[in-house]
Amino acid sequence: MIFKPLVKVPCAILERGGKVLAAQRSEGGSLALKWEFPGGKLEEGETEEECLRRELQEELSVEIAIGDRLPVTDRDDDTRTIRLVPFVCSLTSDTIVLTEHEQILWLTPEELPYLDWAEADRYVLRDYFAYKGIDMDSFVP
Ligand SMILES: Nc1nc2c([nH]c(=O)n2[C@@H]2O[C@H](COP(=O)(O)OP(=O)(O)OP(=O)(O)O)[C@@H](O)[C@H]2O)c(=O)[nH]1
Repeated sequence: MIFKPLVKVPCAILERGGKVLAAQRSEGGSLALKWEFPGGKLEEGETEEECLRRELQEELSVEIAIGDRLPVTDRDDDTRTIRLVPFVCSLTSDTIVLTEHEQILWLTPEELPYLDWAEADRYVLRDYFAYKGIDMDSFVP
């Protein structure tokens, strides 16, 4: 059994007017051009909520209200286990300014599964649909 360091990554499922924000990773880095929920790695001494507020400020220049915490999803790569910690959130500021992502889209829940998501996010999506009481199998081919 090999133990890898656990990296917690709080991420935001941002809701607005029945839509959800999806963010496309930039071309250069890891998981290039895959879609994800904005967020990032927890730093030493931070709570999950503090991390999420910091990351959303850094990546989208927004303030958020943080709601329910959904189940975590773990993904192993060669050197570490990434633990996605999703929170359902809303915006409390108006203007979004992208600093890291290629683009963002506001999509209805039904549209979300058609993006090319980072692998672990498929599980986050499934948990989000369960949370919303939406039957994903009724519309995903
Ligand atoms: N923010 C975010 N990260 C995700 C999601 N899904 C997923 O696998 N990740 C992974 O979780 C890590 C988050 O790290 P980060 O956002 O601070 O950024 P990074 O690109 O500098 O990370 P890396 O270069 O170490 O991979 C990345 O490895 C990213 O690929 C997601 O939905 N949101």
